[in-house]
Formats: sequence, structure tokens, C-alpha cells
Amino acid sequence: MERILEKVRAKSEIPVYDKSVENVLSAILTTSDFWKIVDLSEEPLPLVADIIRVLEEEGLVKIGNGIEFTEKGNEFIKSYGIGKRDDSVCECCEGRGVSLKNYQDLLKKFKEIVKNRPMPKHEYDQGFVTPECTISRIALMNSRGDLFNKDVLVLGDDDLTSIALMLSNLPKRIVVVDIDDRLINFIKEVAEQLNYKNIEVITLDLRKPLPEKYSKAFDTFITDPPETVYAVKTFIGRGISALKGERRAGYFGITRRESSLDKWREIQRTLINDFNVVITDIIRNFNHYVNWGYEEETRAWKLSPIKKKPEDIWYKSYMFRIETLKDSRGFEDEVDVGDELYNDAESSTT
Ligand SMILES: NCCCCN(CCCN)CCCN
Repeated sequence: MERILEKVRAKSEIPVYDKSVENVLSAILTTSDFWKIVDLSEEPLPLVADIIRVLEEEGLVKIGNGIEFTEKGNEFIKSYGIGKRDDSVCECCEGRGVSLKNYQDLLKKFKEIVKNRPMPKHEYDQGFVTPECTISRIALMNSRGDLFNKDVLVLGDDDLTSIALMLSNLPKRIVVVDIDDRLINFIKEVAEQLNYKNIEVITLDLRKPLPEKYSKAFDTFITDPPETVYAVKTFIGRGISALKGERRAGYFGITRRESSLDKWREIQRTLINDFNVVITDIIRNFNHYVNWGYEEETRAWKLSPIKKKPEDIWYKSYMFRIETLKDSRGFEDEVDVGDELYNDAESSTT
């Protein structure tokens, strides 16, 4: 194992641990599909690709139509006592912990309205979640008392959460900001169709601070940022600066596909130390992203040992919920980064 770790460290700037290799080995025992191995291992995609390369160099796996153990590989995992990874996700709620029993009508209407939604744009790292997931977000936020008669801010909305919010008739007011005019126009059209008045839809680049009128104006925000430390600081920091005061809520997705646990610790330090908020929930794989179509253009494709597009959903993120308390603060400075907003050593689908 030591040899494997040394060789991976020589290739990757992402921290690698015994557990990182163990996670990948367990995943290969369960599936030969690269994308599913990344999903099950919960290690960042670039690190999984490097580990698989080293396993191949060591003659432990062979890479054909899939990734499989050689005889030598089977000996190796036996000697290390590596077991299969059994995910055991609840079939009823897909692991989200919210029931859609009371939201079936909302789900049906939402699916109907978003039939001809704008498709994901690589330029903005877009990738929308399934309708079941979008409606589960409404159920989750409503279950915490964060929607009924509340002022809600949506920072970036390729998931069209704002449309589900309009259909739910729960918020007092909705403000949606996005950089992509296609989404802005689509959401505006739907608001027209629904004759929904209490919504503002504006084009904004979140590298700039929010307009003054949105400072301390909301009870709840939701966002799903790219996962560089810059992007997390900017998107979530803007959201917190928009909250009215104490005991308001923020929701956002953080993935393991593009963030190592070392980066998770940085993100959690930013939340606790810089923003001085409290983390109330972290729900594993709450967000399931529909494959976005531009896979071949991404670094993930270049790194993948097998050039085959993913068939099933493999990219997921954990849903974080935070609340503000006394002395919580957001982030209101201008961020003048370009590409670094979307890319770092661990990202690969941006
Ligand atoms: N590049 C394709 C996947 C992007 C997912 N990211 C943006 C999602 C917007 N709905 C962020 C995922 C977790 N923060």
C-alpha cells in the first residue's frame, strides 16, 4: 500500500490517504464503471483517476471496457481485507430524508413547466438537478419553517428552484439572480404565465457585491456554487450578507466529486470562523445532477481511463443548511478572479 501511496502522491497534488485508496478499491469491487467508482468512492475525480492509473501500473487492475481486478489484484485486496461498498440508500426518499407525499401535485406541475428548459452551459459550470430533487428542496426548506410567508433569495438558478418556489405559493417574495440571460428570460416567462407578481429576476455576476437593496432583506437563501474556495466564499458569503439578521437560513450543495475532505475542512472553517454561522444539517447526496451533456469538453473526460459517457446519475452533492446567530457576517467585497472562480486542482467538471 505504501508504494501505491508514494506513486499517487508523485502524480497528484490532492491529499491522498490509505482510506482514499481503500475507498477506490471497494468501489472497484462493486462496479467496473468509472463514473460509478467515483460516485461510490466519494473521492475527488482527479484523485480516483490517478489511483486507478497507479493500480494499473502495479498490475492490480486492467482497464478494458471497464475497470477490473487482475488475479494479482484479487490477491492484494484479500491480503488487505478490502470489502465491497454497499451504499444502502433508502429507496423511498433516495436518501434525502424528506417525503414528497404532500408535494406530488407540485412535482407534476414543475415537470410540465420545465420541459423546454435551457440546457446546461459549460461556460457557467451549469448542471441541473432532477425534478424530484428540486421539489425535495422545497419540502426540506418548508419543513424548517424557512419558506411560508418568507422573503427568499435564489443565487444562481439553473436548477429552476425559483419556479418550484412560485408554484408552491409558499414564499412572500422571491428574488432570483443569475449570470445567464437564457435562465433569466425563461424564469420571467414562467412568472408571466403563472401571473406570479412577487418575484424579481435579475442578471448579476456574483463576483460583484449584491445591490444595496438586497442587503439584510431576506429570511432564506439557496445557492449551488462551483466548488473553489473563491466560489464558496463568494456565493455563500453574498447569501449570508443578504439575510435580515439572526436565525435566518441558508442552503447550498457541496460535493465530494470536486472537493476533498481537506477542502471540506477549509469550507467548514470559512463557515464557522469567517461567517460565524452554525451548520444545522449536512444531508449526504441530497442533490442528484442530470448528466449535463458537455462531458467531453471537461477535464473529467480527459482524466477518465475509459472514454464512455456516464449512463446513470453519478454526480451528487450534500445539502448544507446553515443558520445565522449573533455576530454572523457575510462577504461583501468585489472578487476579481476569472477562471479561478470555477477551477482548482480538485475540480474537473467545470
Ligand atoms: N459542471 C457540472 C456540475 C456542476 C455542479 N455545480 C453547479 C450546479 C448548479 N446547479 C455545483 C455542484 C455542487 N455545488
